[in-house]
Amino acid sequence: MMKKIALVMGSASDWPTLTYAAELLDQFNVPYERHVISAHRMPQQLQQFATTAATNNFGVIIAGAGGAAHLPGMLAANTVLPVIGIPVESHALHGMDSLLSIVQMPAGVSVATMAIGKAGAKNAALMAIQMLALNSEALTQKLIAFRTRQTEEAQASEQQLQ
Ligand SMILES: Nc1c(C(=O)O)ncn1[C@@H]1O[C@H](COP(=O)(O)O)[C@@H](O)[C@H]1O
Repeated sequence: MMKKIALVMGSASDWPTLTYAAELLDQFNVPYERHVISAHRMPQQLQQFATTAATNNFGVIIAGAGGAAHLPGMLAANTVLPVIGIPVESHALHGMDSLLSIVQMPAGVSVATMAIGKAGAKNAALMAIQMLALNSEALTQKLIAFRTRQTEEAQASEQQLQ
């Protein structure tokens, strides 16, 4: 059975960003669950979720949070599943706070940090799919088809300018 992906966000207000990850997971038909779990506001639930994620058949955790974004790091601290962090674009500091608080992990606990906002959310999903594709030829073929389509669309847009 294919492993699930966890889409975890610090607040429901992160959903407009995380939805771009969900769209791609839908497109690739990869199973996922959405959860609002905040390291700050729900510390016990966070620990419970992360420590049981592997036995609950999750393969990868995608975590999006804004501001003082401790969520991805705290999830990673409580599991050895790969954690991919999405810095959500905050109002006050435009996501620089989110980015720096996710990316600067101390050595020993790893979070794969994506770009701020929409592009980061899309690439988080693609990276998670690439991880699952290591054990799935069908998923590998879908990734190759996705890249081919993307190239064709870029070429078509180039031709429209001529
Ligand atoms: N960074 C975190 C954490 C955490 O890291 O545990 N929990 C919530 N948040 C973030 O706070 C921002 C504002 O949240 P509200 O809109 O709920 O006030 C969100 O971007 C969320 O990810």
